[in-house]
Amino acid sequence: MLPKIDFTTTAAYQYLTDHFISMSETDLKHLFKDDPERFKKFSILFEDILFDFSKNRIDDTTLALLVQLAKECKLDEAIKAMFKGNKINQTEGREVLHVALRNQSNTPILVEGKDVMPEVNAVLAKMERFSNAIISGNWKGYTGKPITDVVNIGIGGSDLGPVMVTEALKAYKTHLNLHFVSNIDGTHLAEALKLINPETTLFLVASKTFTTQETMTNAHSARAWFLDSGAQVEDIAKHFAALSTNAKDVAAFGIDTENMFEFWDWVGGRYSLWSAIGLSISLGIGYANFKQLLAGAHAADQHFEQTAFEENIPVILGLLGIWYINFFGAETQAILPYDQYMHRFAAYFQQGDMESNGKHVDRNGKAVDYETGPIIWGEPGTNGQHAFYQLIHQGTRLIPCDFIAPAQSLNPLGNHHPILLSNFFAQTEALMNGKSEETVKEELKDSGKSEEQIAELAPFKVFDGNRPTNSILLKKITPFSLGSLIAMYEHKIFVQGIIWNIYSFDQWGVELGKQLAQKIQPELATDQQINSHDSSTNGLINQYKNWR
Ligand SMILES: O=P(O)(O)OC[C@H]1O[C@](O)(CO)[C@@H](O)[C@@H]1O
Repeated sequence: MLPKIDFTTTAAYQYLTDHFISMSETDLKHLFKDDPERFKKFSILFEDILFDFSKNRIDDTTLALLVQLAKECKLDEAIKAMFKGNKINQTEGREVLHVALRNQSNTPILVEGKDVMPEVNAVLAKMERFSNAIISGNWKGYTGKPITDVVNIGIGGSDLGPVMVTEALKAYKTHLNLHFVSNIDGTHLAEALKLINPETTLFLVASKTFTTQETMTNAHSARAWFLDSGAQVEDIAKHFAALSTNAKDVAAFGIDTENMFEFWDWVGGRYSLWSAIGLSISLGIGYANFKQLLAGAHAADQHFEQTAFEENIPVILGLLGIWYINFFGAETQAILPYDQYMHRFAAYFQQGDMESNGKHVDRNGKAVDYETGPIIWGEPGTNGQHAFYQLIHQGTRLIPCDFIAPAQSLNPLGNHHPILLSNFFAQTEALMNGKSEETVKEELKDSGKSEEQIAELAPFKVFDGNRPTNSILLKKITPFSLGSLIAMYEHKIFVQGIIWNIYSFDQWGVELGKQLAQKIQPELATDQQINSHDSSTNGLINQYKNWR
């Protein structure tokens, strides 16, 4: 059971409300001028990750009050409840134990009195054996050729994590070519099939439930394509594996349960890349690197579980979000990795964060009267700079941004990396300091503009600044450091969910659209005009029927 506290009724919330009035007037530039120790005070070094949160609109009092808020909301109790294996996903009656999947200390974690670690370790050992057999070429396809291509068929949490990680760690790639098919749009599978040879391809059907319409439709089409190419039903065993919790439906699909990699109900889909769902990662970067990813996440888990809130990176990340969302009224959070390999990082946490905390009913079953989960978005730097940074710098909205960059490039090409990083450093400085009217006018004068032109142009060139950012500087993107970073963002989501008094581990909001699609699907089977919906939906369906 999780505590059920309305955070807006806490003493800390009331203090923060008063404190916000003075802080909303305070300029970050001045906070830095007034306190030479600010960077030292508001930054944390964890392993090879430097988390600098000094460019936020906070002072000592803000941090102390936010920590008090976390304490009043009993965050410590909630963290213990998760790590202990309590059923904190109450609306689904499940434990939340992705931390067990990467529990490299191997300390027992009990689910209903039974230690889950032996099962976790057994699946990991099976993944290791399988990965080694495929990568080494010992595993042969039905015509005796080694596997060259792996197609992961899954969606949501059974796709986004493996895609993001295998892209982020592409520099550690094995010889296997990875393909990911998620969308029900036939184009996705059709394009993947153009690139592969059935004799040398392994399909991973990745689905926790093994009932998801998109995944099962894609998997059946892939199976039909495989059999159409001349393979026999008995050859499926060499070319299809399943990553699932549902052994019965895996067998019914025709996949040998020997080729099934199991995980459990206590692994949420969007937290499952650490489980058997990570098999494509293990194949794509090798099992030893996959293990490093788990080790990095475990180190972050220990940091989260054991560190005082004032020094706890996920806790501070979460509290800063609360500060901006519930006091400053920020609606979105940008995640901006200055690393091309991390180009799917923001997309991954769109599901991670928005499916977890996009909730409007609290743990008492009552509608909340405060904002919850932010809209997560972002693209890699410097592409974003040439697209949407205009709005971050000079728009009317406050957009807290996380800037992420590795100090060492995995492709040290000429002077590319120093240029990239100079942009990384410059952006947070620019967002904080802005550019005053006075400076703008001086610059215009120096460029030879007339007094009239200066007066006309100046307002457009002023930057207010005072825009908050976090900087996360990693020594290098390694499986270990990436594992830590992902786990920290996962725990940040947890922290916010606890404070907002919502359930972060269910996702009822995705059901309604699925149900309606099931109803509409048979209506599309005939050419008959439809009038069972509202006039808009009827009109769209009927026009579709006219045009198809
Ligand atoms: O792994 P499954 O069961 O196919 O589910 C895929 C995805 O569908 C959802 O249940 C809802 O879209 C996600 O939470 C999940 O990651």
